[in-house]
Amino acid sequence: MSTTIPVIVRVLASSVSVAGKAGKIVRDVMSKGELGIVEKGKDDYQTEADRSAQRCIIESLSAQYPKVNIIGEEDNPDTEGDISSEWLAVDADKEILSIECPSFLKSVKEEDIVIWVDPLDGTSEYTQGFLEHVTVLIGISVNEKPVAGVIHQPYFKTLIDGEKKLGRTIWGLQEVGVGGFTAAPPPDSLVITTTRSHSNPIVEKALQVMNASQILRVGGAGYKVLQLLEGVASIYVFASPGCKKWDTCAPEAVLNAAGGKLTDILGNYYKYGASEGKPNKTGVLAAVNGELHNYALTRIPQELKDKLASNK
Ligand SMILES: Nc1ncnc2c1ncn2[C@@H]1O[C@H](COP(=O)(O)O)[C@@H](OP(=O)(O)O)[C@H]1O
Ligand SMILES: [Mg+2]
Ligand SMILES: [Mg+2]
Ligand SMILES: [Mg+2]
Repeated sequence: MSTTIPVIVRVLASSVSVAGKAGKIVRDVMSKGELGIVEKGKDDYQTEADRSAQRCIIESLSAQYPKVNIIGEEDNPDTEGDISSEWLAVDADKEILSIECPSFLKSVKEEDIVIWVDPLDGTSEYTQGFLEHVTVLIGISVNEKPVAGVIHQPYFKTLIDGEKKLGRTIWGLQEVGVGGFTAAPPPDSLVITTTRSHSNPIVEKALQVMNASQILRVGGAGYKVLQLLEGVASIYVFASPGCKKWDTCAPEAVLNAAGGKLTDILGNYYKYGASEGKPNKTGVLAAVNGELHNYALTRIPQELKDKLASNK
């Protein structure tokens, strides 16, 4: 591979390839039927698919980019023994490699990059059979900001020449744009997307004040941001500390590249440096454009914002 291609573009191209491989692992674990569920905490599970997909992504990327700081959701992916060489992805997506790198990212070095990996976003939904909600998330940050990201959907179905194909990979790069799907404008009426499996009274209060025509309850931060990008929903509201940096880094990067905005419930951006705390303590507020984001921000009562801010 030519070393004249800037490292950020190579890392994104490798992430697109490895996300597809991780998606295959997610499907394979499900079809074998032994999920190996471990309870990490309240309403917080890990399966064999989370563990294996994380190993595939982190070992593949760190073999190619040893100086990049890679942080994954799962603490104890089975670290014993070598992983199957079948799982090591060393290829890079050709289409991404041909992208013209934005000038402000051309001189980024490996050691300037922090990658946040969520090997399986929407684990609750995965275990309950809502498979289209499941995504693999690889978020690439530089100087604490999410500049590129990959959202892979292992169970997305397409028909190619009459043949069913599973899986699609959406990507975004700041100042370049997005790919892997067809973007659509937001719906005419106000449709909000939110958690399906992690609600609580404050989350519900923040939804009530939106004056929405419809509230969609689906799994995963990745899937909810895809709904924004594809014109299914207008705003993603989650007034709770449950999401972590690996949940929002890739979705935020892709949404930004498409002209959207993701912040906490107070309207502040999260920082994605390696030393940042993992929890997104002040919730998630995302919209497909700044105007809708601002609408939601102004509707959330100060009292509710103060309550979330007291978690900090
Ligand atoms: N109260 C909570 N406890 C643990 N994880 C939470 C949580 N609220 C949200 N999350 C995590 O945030 C992601 C999006 O949540 P949701 O689907 O509810 O919108 C999920 O990621 P994972 O499935 O990768 O763990 C989920 O586990
Ligand atoms: Mg999890
Ligand atoms: Mg997640
Ligand atoms: Mg996860």
